[in-house]
Amino acid sequence: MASKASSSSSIPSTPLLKDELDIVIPTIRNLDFLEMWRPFFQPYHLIIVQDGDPSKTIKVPEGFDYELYNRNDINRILGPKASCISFKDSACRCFGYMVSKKKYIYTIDDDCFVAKDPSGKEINALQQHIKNLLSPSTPFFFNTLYDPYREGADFVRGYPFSLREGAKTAVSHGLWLNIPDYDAPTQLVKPRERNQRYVDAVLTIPKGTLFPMCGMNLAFDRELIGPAMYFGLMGDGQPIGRYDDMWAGWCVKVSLSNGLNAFLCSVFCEVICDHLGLGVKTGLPYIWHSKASNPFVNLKKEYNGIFWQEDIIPFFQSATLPKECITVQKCYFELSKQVKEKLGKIDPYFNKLADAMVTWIEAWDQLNPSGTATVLANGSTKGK
Ligand SMILES: O=c1ccn([C@@H]2O[C@H](COP(=O)(O)OP(=O)(O)O[C@H]3O[C@@H](CO)[C@H](O)[C@H]3O)[C@@H](O)[C@H]2O)c(=O)[nH]1
Ligand SMILES: [Mn+2]
Repeated sequence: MASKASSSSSIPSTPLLKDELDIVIPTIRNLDFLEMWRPFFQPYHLIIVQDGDPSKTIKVPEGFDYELYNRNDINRILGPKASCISFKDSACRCFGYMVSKKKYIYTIDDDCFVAKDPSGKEINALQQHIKNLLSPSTPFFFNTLYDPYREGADFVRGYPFSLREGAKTAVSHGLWLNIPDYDAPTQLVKPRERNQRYVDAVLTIPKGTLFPMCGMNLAFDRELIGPAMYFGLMGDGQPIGRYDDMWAGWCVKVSLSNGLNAFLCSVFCEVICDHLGLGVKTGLPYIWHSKASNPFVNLKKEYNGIFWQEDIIPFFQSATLPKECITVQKCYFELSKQVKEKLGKIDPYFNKLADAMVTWIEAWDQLNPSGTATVLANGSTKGK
């Protein structure tokens, strides 16, 4: 379609990665929130993962290009492998990552709105995530002036020149104003706490350092790390919830060399990212998180995770991945074996989890037969 010159006669800018990025939204409600995001999201394709009752109709505002999958669709597409996709939990969003055909994914919750920066300007969170993903990370040596690739910043004195090329960025983890992503105990103790602090920084999380990844405002390079972004077995029929994003988050990060001091739900992605020399960034952009979920319901979902994570961290501090694991899939299969061997004794859930990890990768490869590019240790990639 011919692009129309705008009245100001400036060449209409084509949004960055317009045809290379999908926006994945897990939802149980109508998507009126998109009205606020329209200026920023309308050019992009949406993948809506409808959770809960598939007979319910989800209303999507006019003018958006989207595909919508409910539980019946997931079951039809994956058959028995649909067992690895959580039901009645936001973890279902990872089905959207699997069916996408794009290089990049941005996922956002339907209670997250456009935030304003301190100057009062509306934040285009998607464009900031894209900037984060398209610029390198510095996981191997910390730059004290934060993101050296940002306008008006650079590497500081003493930063090794051999490391200034940086690593490919696999994940961009955004933050939230208003309702922070607190666990249930913290929510219960601090029910009125709101995050009003806008920190104008993007940091690379150093190699071998854990971080609790929140799925509310998150972007990643699907070709580099997609198969590791499994949001785990949560929700209906599972003894744990609200550890979906943690699970995926720590799988892209932790360092092979320093051993995995990672919590189960996080270890798989962290392992793989550091193992394969990729970077994870956190900080800008902010969204406005409008609604606190019920802390009592959250406590019921989280309590096993809060308890188990104290047992699980030592397990991951001693786990390692063999150097033959040069693809995300191979890393994931190896991790699932270790989860079964060493964590199955904590609770039978981990045997189910380990099996679900394998099913997830099999389903991923079934829907993405071309497979994920093999990411070499230095982060450069070559197609299969
Ligand atoms: O059963 C469900 C419940 C919700 N959703 C959709 O998932 C997101 C998040 O839901 P909500 O905002 O109600 O919950 P939060 O506690 O704020 O979610 C954050 O906590 C983490 C728990 O996993 C999660 O990563 C964060 O998103 C909304 O879009 C709901 O519509 C669902 O699909 N199924
Ligand atoms: Mn929310």
